[in-house]
Amino acid sequence: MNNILKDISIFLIGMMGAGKTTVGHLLAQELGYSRFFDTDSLIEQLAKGQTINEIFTTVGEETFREWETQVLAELSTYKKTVISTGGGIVLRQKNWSYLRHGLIVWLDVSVELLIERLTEDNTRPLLKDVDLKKKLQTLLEQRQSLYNQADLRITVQPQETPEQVTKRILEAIPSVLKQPAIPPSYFN
Ligand SMILES: Nc1ncnc2c1ncn2[C@@H]1O[C@H](COP(=O)(O)OP(=O)(O)O)[C@@H](O)[C@H]1O
Ligand SMILES: O=C(O)C1=C[C@@H](OP(=O)(O)O)[C@@H](O)[C@H](O)C1
Ligand SMILES: [Mg+2]
Repeated sequence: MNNILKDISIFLIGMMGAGKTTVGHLLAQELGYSRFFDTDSLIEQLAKGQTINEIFTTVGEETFREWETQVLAELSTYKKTVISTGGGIVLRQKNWSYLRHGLIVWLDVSVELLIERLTEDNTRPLLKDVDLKKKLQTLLEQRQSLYNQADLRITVQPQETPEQVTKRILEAIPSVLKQPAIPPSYFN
């Protein structure tokens, strides 16, 4: 796999609860990539240990988005790295120029499944004190066409484990990697 990937990095995108953070870890292991980063974790470090909830409360979403772009810009210079992003990374056009440094994989998960995963979760500020189903539907409507610009779309089924999702990503990667215009065998 690494031969085909040529050490390029992988960016996971998708809705909150899609499994980007969970699957990213596993994917890095399976690829033999020594580095895995989660943009939210790095932003929390940048904010001296504040949680994403606290960051939204203290500095607001706009500043969070600014930090998100800064972190992504830095990570985009890395090779051989798996990067799990926050669900809103697709919103800024500028972020796409950084995401395009690697292979972009969209974990596509139905709203029903997202609700199952996020009902008991209070770590996501945008989902606090809202009608969860309505909010997720609205966010997906706003973002779907953006997520769709990924190189690879993995539609996750309800019973699929993170390990199975990881395996499917690995199997699908070769289909989206550009073949060299002139095959290496031509030069033999
Ligand atoms: N394939 C899966 N099957 C069941 N639960 C999952 C799966 N992937 C992730 N989860 C769970 O869903 C929640 C959200 O996962 P997370 O990786 O944080 O998503 P994201 O980073 O995309 O917001 C977590 O509780 C995680 O354990
Ligand atoms: O979708 C979003 O706008 C957000 C997604 C979150 O990350 P996850 O997608 O990992 O939950 C986190 O960046 C923040 O709460 C905002
Ligand atoms: Mg995450």
